[in-house]
Amino acid sequence: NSVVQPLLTDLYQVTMAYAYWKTGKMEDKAVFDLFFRKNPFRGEFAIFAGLGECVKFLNNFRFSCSDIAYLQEILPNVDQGFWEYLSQLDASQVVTMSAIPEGYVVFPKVPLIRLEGPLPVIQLLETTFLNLINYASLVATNAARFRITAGDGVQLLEFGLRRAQGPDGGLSASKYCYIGGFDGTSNVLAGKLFGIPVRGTHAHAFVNSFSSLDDELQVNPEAVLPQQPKLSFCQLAMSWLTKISPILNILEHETNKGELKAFLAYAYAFPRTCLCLLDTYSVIKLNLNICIFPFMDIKLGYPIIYTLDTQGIVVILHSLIYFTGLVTNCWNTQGTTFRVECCNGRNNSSLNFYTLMCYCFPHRSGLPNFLAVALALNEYGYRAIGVRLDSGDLAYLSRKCREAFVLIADQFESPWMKKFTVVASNDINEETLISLKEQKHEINSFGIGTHLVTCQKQPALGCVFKLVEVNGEPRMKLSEDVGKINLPGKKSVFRLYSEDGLAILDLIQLCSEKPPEVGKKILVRHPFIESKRAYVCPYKVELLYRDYWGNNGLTQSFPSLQELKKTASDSLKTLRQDIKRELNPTPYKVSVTNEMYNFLHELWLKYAPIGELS
Ligand SMILES: Nc1ncnc2c1ncn2[C@@H]1O[C@H](COP(=O)(O)OP(=O)(O)OP(=O)(O)O)[C@@H](O)[C@H]1O
Ligand SMILES: O=P(O)(O)OC[C@H]1O[C@H](OP(=O)(O)OP(=O)(O)O)[C@H](O)[C@@H]1O
Ligand SMILES: O=C(O)c1cccnc1
Ligand SMILES: [Mg+2]
Repeated sequence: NSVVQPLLTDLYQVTMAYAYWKTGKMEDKAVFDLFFRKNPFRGEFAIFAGLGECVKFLNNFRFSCSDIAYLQEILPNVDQGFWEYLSQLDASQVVTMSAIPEGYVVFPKVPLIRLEGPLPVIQLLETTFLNLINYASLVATNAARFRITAGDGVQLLEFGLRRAQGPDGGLSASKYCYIGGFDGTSNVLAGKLFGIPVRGTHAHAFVNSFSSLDDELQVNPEAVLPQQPKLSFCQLAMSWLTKISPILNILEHETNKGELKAFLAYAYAFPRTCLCLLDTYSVIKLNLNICIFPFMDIKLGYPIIYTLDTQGIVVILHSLIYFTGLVTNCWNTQGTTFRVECCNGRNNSSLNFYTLMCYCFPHRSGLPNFLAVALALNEYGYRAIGVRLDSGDLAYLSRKCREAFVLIADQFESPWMKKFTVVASNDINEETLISLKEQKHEINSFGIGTHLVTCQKQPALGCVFKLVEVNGEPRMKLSEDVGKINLPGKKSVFRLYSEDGLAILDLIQLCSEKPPEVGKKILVRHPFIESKRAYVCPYKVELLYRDYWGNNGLTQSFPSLQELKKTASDSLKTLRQDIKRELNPTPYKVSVTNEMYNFLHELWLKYAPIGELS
């Protein structure tokens, strides 16, 4: 990413670097920790992401001549020697970096990255590192939460590019949502750059662009067919529509023929992967109960006519009042309710009424149109894929679609139709996913954009970058708020596991301490609350840090996106279910050793001034 370069930083990093240089601190050996203090999304875990980009940044960390020229322009009173120092800076010789592997589940206060090197150099890395880690980890965590909520049985597609925070936000979202548990993206550039599977359907504009049915499409059969269809593709679809209409309880003429043409055109272009967006006009017909309200509309002097749709929602059909003939007709049935859904010519008066309704609201029924096209396509040897729903009650409509698939499949001995994919989109968030599950949806794939990529529930992860040691001396930033105090010194982190493979806790200790041992009981402590302590006898001990950058640059090859995705999924499996649940999750324990506890508290007392009360 060409935007990631040394000047992608805050000015104060450069001014501090100069002041360090000017005061002879450029060889001071510093240790910095990068960590966050609070889990995002009211959850109890995060997924660590963005590390690979930090490594790339270190690899390319050099101020160019034009960078130096620009800095000279904005900082005119700086000594020439500093610019010479900056222009020969290179992270490869002087910086070392240890970190938790990218994709791991991580927790507050645990240093995710530990950087060591000359004070001004590490200082110059702060903003860029935070920028690379914060959004990546936040959006990967968001994706992981959507995955946990949706379950493993559904496909999750990231549809967020159009709503993302600029081009880089969009690309990063696609990349890190994939690591966090999404199956694919609609973002074509992300597919090209990162090898993420790209997927997509079609938009409402495509349906809207067709207004009538003509008969121009000649589909080439998939294989040599035993019997070539006698009708054209459009005629076939129309004949199927005639056959399925009574089964679906609709009138053939009430489906929108522009929409039918759009589906035919899409099927013609993609006979093997035809997936149609059903809700441009209406997914299924309204199951109408037409009533004449026993009141006159005072202004117009006509009765008010209303309908109840299948969900019991009252739709007032004001437009009907203009059909005087109709109103006269129904005036006689004033106050009564009559169903017109099964009116296939059997009841003339209600048929007139209903036909007129169709005239008022003629654009219905994406579902019958799709089924007609799928059945026509089948006659050429192709199987359609399914449908997308992008508005309305997604649980209800998905169930209705599935019912119709099964009904038609049984009727025409086409069992493959039962398995049509239902894709749902439209402003979906974690809560919607939970609710849809409770409502027993029949959705196979969710297309999720806005809430996922903008992380609407929490738009930033508060990773910070703190100095913890200079020339072997621990450093500590104090705060009134205990949660904001950072753990001083150069530290190691171990993850302790129980016999069932689940993580028990993360243990932070000083690098000088002996690592915990398998099968050996150790005392672990809450870093700040004295009374909170426990003994643990780990079944497995994992040193969380790996060396990513040594004195000669990169120390190991970096995993592929696919591997990072697997790491995240495996790491999440080591977390207890109650830690991952959406509502009131249990906090995961982050502990310190007894030695670390004493070290921290002695230093705390040393740094905290004793006040005087008067
Ligand atoms: N069964 C359901 N349970 C809970 N939430 C749902 C369900 N179906 C859809 N939703 C969500 O409800 C919201 C409906 O949005 P909105 O009110 O804009 O409806 P819409 O169908 O898009 O309407 P319009 O067609 O007017 O745009 C969306 O966020 C959608 O994800
Ligand atoms: O709702 P989100 O979670 O952000 O998911 C992405 C949305 O983007 C598209 O809508 P848009 O109205 O932009 O275009 P469309 O014509 O394809 O629906 C799509 O239909 C989704 O509704
Ligand atoms: O392919 C789709 O259906 C899609 C892609 C991006 C946004 N909304 C929908
Ligand atoms: Mg939409």
